[in-house]
Amino acid sequence: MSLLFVATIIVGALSYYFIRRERRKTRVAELEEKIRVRTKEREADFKWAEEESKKISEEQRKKIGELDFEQLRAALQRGDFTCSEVVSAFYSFALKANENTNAVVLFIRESRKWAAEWDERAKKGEKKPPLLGVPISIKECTSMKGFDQTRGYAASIHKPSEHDAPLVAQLKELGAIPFVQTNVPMSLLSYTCGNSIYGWTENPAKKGRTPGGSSGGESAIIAAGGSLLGVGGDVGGSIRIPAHYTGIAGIKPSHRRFSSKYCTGSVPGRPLINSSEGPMAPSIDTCAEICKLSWSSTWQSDHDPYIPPVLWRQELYEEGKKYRIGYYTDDGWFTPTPGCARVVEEAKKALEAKGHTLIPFHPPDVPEINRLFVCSVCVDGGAYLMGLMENDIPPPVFLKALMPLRVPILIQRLAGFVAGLLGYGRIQKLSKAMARSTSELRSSYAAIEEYRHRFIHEMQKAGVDILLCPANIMPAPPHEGPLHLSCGVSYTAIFNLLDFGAGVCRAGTWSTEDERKLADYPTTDIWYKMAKDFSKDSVGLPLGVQVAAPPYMEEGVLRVLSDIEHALKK
Ligand SMILES: CCCCCCCC/C=C\CCCCCCCC(=O)NCC(=O)O
Repeated sequence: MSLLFVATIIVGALSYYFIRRERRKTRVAELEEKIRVRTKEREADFKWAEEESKKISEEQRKKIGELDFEQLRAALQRGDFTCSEVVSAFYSFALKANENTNAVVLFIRESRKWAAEWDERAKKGEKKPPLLGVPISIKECTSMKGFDQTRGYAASIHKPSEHDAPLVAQLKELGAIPFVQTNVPMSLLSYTCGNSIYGWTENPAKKGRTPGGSSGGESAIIAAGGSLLGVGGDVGGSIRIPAHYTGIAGIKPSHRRFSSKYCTGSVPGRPLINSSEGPMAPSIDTCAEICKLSWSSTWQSDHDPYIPPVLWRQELYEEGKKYRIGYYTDDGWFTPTPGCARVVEEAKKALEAKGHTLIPFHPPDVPEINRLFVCSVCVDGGAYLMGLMENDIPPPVFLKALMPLRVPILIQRLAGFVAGLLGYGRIQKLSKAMARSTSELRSSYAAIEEYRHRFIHEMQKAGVDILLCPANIMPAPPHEGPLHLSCGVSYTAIFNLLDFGAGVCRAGTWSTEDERKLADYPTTDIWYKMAKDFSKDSVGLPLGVQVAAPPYMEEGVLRVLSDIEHALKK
């Protein structure tokens, strides 16, 4: 009897195993077929763009290629070029940028039709909108009607959105022409950029390095000259880290200044750590112009009543406006590698020379804040993410990065306890991040709410309105680096947790002196060792700085960044 029982269990277990294996094989074959079809569609798209790009003379293309954002805008307003000529030129700039970066996911073919329609309306003498004919690139996960927002999941191919994201819709009404979708990391919950559908996106400054993520397709195409304006999204640094790694600019406004309706984040249903959409461009002045245009009317709140009707606050952006700025180069969680701290010191001096007052500031309790961030960014201990990944075909390094999430929470804590005994305090800290119960999750949210008030109180006590700090712990690392170093987002993630407006602009370049000083960088735990390793051989890579301020003070952030950019951008 007992033998029969054991045999039944064994046969049952084996059948279960083989059925699951077969199901997985069928699933993988289905997903691979979806990727094959998408690869063909993409190739056809690129051929289409190449043909369309020939609809303009070489001379015209060259002239358009020499213009920056404001010059292009003015030329379109004057009628020096038609919208159709400009999009033709940008198809070729994007194709060229894509050769070295693999930033483009798909071309938006309707851009051709939209350009022709604007040309027609201009011919009829209609009033020209302020962004008439300006081509814009769009991060793949930002909703575009008729296009997929796969987030790198093959399962989401051929499931097009029915809506434009509000920021895209508003920019379109202002005359801009979305013309390409750009690449993201699978899941979006990383600051690298690659997936099994479209591959890895390269940093135009150095092959083998990431342009950052998750808005890495945007930063790469903009830095490589394929686009003058893009739309990204940010939950822990996804606009700001790519801007820092590629030498461009971007701002993540506080959550309720642009609507996030229809924008697909990495983990939906995540209160307190929300996605913020925002502009990315070669210069912070372009980002300021886009914010100003958007917030000069109540368009966002008219289309999404959850957005308060806060208009552009010119008094905060006025040239010559002086601020009291708190600054720090080390947040007490992750000391940045040398160049990333140096550019903050240089930005500090430049701001003082402009008449701002700079005051040292210590953000309170950042290690604990990191734990709270990880807890509330994953919400369910990673179950949602793992469910999607395991039903898909992630690149092997993504699966590796997910490994800690597969370990039962009690074992995570036990391992953390051992790490603590061995002197690895940071690892111990994060091993306690995932919530084991709704009660633990509730207390994390309560702690975040309390921290927000405490942080503002600390700023008031120090008499500062705005903050200046590093954008990230290192210059652009190799592609896989961010997946091994998820804990490296403390400088940006804190401002998502606080829901501050925060932006990045270029402030310098990794130098031979930074490379030399790297020898003295700490190697006290595996994370420091990795940051040191990933920062090696980075001479010539761009470096940015970050500026942040409480909600509805984005105009102040943009003023300070503009002052830094004008003083330091080489
Ligand atoms: C892709 C595999 C990810 C494994 C994740 C393990 C758990 C890590 C926990 C926290 C990671 C924090 C990284 C945050 C990067 C955020 C980048 C961003 O802003 N993404 C946009 C978005 O999430 O929508």
